[in-house]
Amino acid sequence: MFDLKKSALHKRLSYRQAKFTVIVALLLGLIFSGIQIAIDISHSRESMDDKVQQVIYLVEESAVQAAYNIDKDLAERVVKGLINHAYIHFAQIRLDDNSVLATSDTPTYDDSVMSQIMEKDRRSYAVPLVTVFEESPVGTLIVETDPEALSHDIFDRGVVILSTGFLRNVLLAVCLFFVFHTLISRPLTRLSDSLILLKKKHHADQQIPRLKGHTDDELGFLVDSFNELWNSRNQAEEALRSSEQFNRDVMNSIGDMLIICEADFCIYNANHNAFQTLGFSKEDLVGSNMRNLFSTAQLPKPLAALTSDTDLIHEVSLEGQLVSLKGHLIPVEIKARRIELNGKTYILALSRDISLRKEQEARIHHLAYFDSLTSLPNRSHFLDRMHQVQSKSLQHNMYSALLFIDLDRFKNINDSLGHDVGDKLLIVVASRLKEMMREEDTVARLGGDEFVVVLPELAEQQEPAALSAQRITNRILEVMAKPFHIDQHILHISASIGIRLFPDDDNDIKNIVKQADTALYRAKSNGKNTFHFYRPSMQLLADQHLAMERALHTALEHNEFYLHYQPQVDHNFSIIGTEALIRWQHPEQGFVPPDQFIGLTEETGLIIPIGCWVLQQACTQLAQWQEQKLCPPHFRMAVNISAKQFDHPQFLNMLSDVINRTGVDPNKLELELTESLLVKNMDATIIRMDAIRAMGIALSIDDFGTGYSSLKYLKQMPINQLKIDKSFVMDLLTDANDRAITETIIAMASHLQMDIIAEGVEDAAIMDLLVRLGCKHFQGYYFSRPVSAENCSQLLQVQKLPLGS
Ligand SMILES: Nc1nc2c(ncn2[C@@H]2O[C@H](COP(=O)(O)O[C@H]3[C@@H](O)[C@H](n4cnc5c(=O)[nH]c(N)nc54)O[C@@H]3COP(=O)(O)O)[C@@H](O)[C@H]2O)c(=O)[nH]1
Repeated sequence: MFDLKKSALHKRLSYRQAKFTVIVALLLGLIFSGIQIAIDISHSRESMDDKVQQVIYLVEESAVQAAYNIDKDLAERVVKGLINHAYIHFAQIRLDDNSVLATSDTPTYDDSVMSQIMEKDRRSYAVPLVTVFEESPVGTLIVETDPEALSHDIFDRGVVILSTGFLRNVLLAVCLFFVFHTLISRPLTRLSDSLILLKKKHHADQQIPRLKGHTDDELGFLVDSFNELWNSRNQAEEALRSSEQFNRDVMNSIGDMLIICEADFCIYNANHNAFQTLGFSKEDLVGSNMRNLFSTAQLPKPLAALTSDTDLIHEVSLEGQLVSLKGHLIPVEIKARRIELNGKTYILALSRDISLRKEQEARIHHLAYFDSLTSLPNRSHFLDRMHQVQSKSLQHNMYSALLFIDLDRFKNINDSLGHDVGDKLLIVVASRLKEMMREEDTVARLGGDEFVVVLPELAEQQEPAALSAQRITNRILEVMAKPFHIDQHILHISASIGIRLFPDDDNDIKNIVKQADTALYRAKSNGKNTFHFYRPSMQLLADQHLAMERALHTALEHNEFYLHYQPQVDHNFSIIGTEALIRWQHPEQGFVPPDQFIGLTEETGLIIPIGCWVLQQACTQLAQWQEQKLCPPHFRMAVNISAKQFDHPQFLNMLSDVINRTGVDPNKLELELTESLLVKNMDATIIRMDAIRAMGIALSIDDFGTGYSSLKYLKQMPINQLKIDKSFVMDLLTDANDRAITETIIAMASHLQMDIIAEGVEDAAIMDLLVRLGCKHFQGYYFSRPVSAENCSQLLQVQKLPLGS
């Protein structure tokens, strides 16, 4: 800041004023002195002429006498007398014959500038000397003036004029400096000090004191004017402050959150309520972007449109969710408007916390759409859901199912143990049902002990959809048959279920529900703890399924299973292994392909004993071939292991038990696992796989390409071989996608240093192409169908399949 006291002398106003005055005075002094000297020169010239004339007049008489009398002495005295005069440097008296009577002079050569200037003032006077007796002159007096004398005079006077002028100006400057300093600079310094003090203290009541001796002059006027200005400024500031405070009070008294943003939604200010509700401090909130307050971390479109669509939208209303500092979601109703202020765009967003309203709405919605006892969807909700599922099923050409469930003996429990126990039982039933269903399924309570389950989009075909519905129904029956512990009671109930698949020819929701209820009635009358399909064809299928399930339970005991072996070959048709494949000879139905019963054995858990039997059987056969020396050096027996088997806690024990009991070389055993088995619970799967590999058993991934063929899991797993699924192989020649997938799988296997085998090779052209793509091992009808153990032994004896020879 500028400090008057410390400022250099040459910067001070008084000094600058004095300096200016002196310069001007000097210049003016010079000009006026010059004029004065010029006038002086002119006057001196005139007076020199007069004076010379007077002197000549005084000596003229004597000069006449000297010339008349030819008096040399007198003449000498006259001329000497003349040159004594300051202005005359030459005097001469000549006689009428022009002879010189007397001459006298002084040296005139002077190089001074002044002399040169005055040279033109050199004058010569020739005065005829005339007597009273004669008319003609007796001689001539010649006088020449000396301008140097004049120049000295003028110079001397000029010096005096200039030096006195200079001295006067210096004195004037000093005086002016003091005068200006006293009258202007010093009071101004005091004024400035007062201003600085005022600025520092900034007391509204304080004023600049009047300057002593300057109350009535311009400085006094300046102080008064300043004080007036200061007062009005303070009043304006005070008014502004109280207006701002008023605005703040108004902002803070607003019960909603007010957030003011700039055009880019950078928060400019907010009210107390906004800070309090959101939990942010002013420092955190102001300057941050409003988008960060939304749960989506994005501005809702209508809000963003306020600044992007400036011509059309000035005001918007919307609902959204803000996130507090603690991460709580606050449902809000936002009214925002764009305003222009001082050429800038601002957004005023008033957000009202509508948590309470939303809760009430949710409560009302819950009351309207949910059962108050079990919190399951109620009848209205269920009917809504049915409409949705039906329209989607029609759209996607899929079958869905409605299960109508009624608890058996519920009335007895209610009547004997009271409604309280009955209600508690219903709550547990609801939670058991809910727990076992998928996210997309709907479990609802229609009232009393009536529950419904909607199973959307089960399958494209009616039969698989019916089988899925039946599978889920069986699970529900199982779960309902488990005892319920309510208070001190252990309750045994069961359920009856009516099943209606939809959509079909009658798509009226009311009718579908009625028909599911009819099916339920049938199930009840069939003896409870059972289910019934509304359509007889579906019921027939379910009955067959049930019959198969029952038959499977006894198939193992009755030795109805046997194994077939399908050879696996290399590109020379040499046998490198076989795959053991189960076959079922049903006493009444005859041969049942594994596709039709393996799924059921997995659902019912029968796969555990059946899978164990397959492994035992395959290993016994392998041991026999080993003993008969029919196995080529790298021969392997592949056995299919389902996910349920692999996950069974006793699987590893069972595996080593079988190997020990049969005495097979574990290096000649290969387990085929399905791809889907690998992705669930990867860590546990890898541990189990490592244990199997540690026994020397090889692992092959069956049906590869149909599941989640991700490099990520393959890299981590100890897998020996990938088996390309036959669905890709069979259409390899005609389907570009299948070819691309096959190529990728072969490349992936080679990258991971795994063997690759293609199954489903049905002709030479496919094999040729596979060989060209880099596949080395093959399985398929082109080489051999699955054959009995006896036939396979014969093939092993020749080691090569007849086809290749
Ligand atoms: N968990 C167990 N699963 C088993 C067991 N035995 C069989 N299965 C699985 O059942 C599915 C059907 O098997 P299957 O009817 O035996 O069919 C196999 C072959 O016959 C058939 N295949 C072989 N080559 C060809 C061919 O060139 N064309 C053609 N259309 N089919 C052919 O492929 C089946 C072998 O498949 P994969 O096991 O994937 O190698 C089947 O999924 C079996 O896995 C068992 O004991 N346990």
